[in-house]
Amino acid sequence: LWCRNKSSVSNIPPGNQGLPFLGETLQFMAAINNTKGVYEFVRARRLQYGKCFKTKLFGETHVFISSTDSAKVILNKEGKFSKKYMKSIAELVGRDSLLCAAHQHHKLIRASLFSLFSTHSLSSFVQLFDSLLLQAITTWKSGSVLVIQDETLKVACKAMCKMLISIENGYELETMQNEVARLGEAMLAIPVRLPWTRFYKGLQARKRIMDILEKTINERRSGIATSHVDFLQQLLDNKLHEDGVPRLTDTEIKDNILTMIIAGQDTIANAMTWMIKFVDENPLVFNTLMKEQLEIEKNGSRNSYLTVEALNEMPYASKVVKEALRKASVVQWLPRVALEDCVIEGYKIKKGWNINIDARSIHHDPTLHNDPSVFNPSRFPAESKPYSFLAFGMGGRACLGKNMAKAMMLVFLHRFITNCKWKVIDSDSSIQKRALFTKLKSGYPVHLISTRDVTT
Ligand code: HEM
Repeated sequence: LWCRNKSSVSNIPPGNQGLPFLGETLQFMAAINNTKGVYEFVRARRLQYGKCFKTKLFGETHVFISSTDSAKVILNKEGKFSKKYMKSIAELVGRDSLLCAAHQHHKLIRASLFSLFSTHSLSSFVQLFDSLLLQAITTWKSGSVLVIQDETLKVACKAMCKMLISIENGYELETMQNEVARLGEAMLAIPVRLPWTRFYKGLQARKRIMDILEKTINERRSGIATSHVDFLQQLLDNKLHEDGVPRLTDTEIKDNILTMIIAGQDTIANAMTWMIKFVDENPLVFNTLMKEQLEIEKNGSRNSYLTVEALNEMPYASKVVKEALRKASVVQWLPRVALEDCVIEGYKIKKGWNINIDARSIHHDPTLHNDPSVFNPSRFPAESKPYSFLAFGMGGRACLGKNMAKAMMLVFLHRFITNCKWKVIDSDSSIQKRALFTKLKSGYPVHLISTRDVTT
């Protein structure tokens, strides 16, 4: 009886409530540990029940919604739908992270962080990322095997750590990357604090990162480390405070630097890896892209770093980036919680229920995108219906780093296809188990046939 679909009687969303208390947690955990990826859990129920269905995970009710009209309402009514992550994620990123902060608190933190993502910092960041990528390319040897996921993660980690806290030392960078990886692995773990659990190891990694950040802050305050131009220093100087934006506490600063380190690494590395896979599998796209990118090179990128202006001269590459983000849907759903009883898609939703906007399903909806399984960058801008592209979310909680992310993807695309010739070793599309973001299990290894000398 527990498992029966009760939608017809009470007009609540259809779905399987599963076992008492556990609900469908076991099925969800099985999907997390499967190479089809955790989204398979959602996809199967979306097919069975339609655009709005209900399930029970970790003792809580979760509703998944894949309609653009509902997405618009939910993502814009922050007073009615607040952001909410699973307990494990919330504990790992910290209570003061803007990812988890409730409405008013979130507004204050976002106001402080927003200024860090100015046009000026985007320009400096593009140059920084380009220089780090070119450095990396000089170490890639013809004839060797390159795992795209690993290489993009290393460069993204370097770029983020330099921009946020000016870490440049190789050992410190590696430590940070390893700790962030451990933390990432714990994100979808059952929140049990026993020493051998993934969750516990993630918490330990968080503690070590917090210690590094605390030490850095203390050194700067005591004058041991000076003259840094990075996000951390801007938050410590807090010029915004003079304009009436409240000063962030040290805990808020630490939680949010950590949040940005996490937010800007795996997501971007995964997105770049999928992008290269899609481009590689579509020779027509590759040829059109190459033509455009060789023009950019002719205009000077061979001997100088890329600029935001140069990136703006890449209309086709920009569509490739957008299409890769749509098709890969690295962040698969956007989690919210209903702050009051309401009606969505004609169904009663109770206060306290988790509402997940199913971005992946929206990105693959044939009524919004023609032949959604086809990688077709030219579908844009014609297929830009409102709320049909949610790779970075929308509204007051949309991704703060989206311009940075798009710029990194363009820089990577340009340098990779103009400097390297490669042959794919493993084109398998299986998904990495236990990954929070959609990630290729193989990491996408390629055999480098040749790399050009880079002269900038
Ligand atoms: C391809 C790469 C990226 C993707 C796909 C991505 C996607 C997203 C998504 C879907 C959200 C949540 C939106 C919501 O729940 O409504 C988000 C939030 C966020 N992202 Fe990104 N992101 C990427 C890269 C970055 C980068 C490079 C940064 C820079 C540090 C960044 C910083 C953030 C922050 C700070 C938030 C929280 C915003 C808030 O809650 O106000 N992201 N991102």
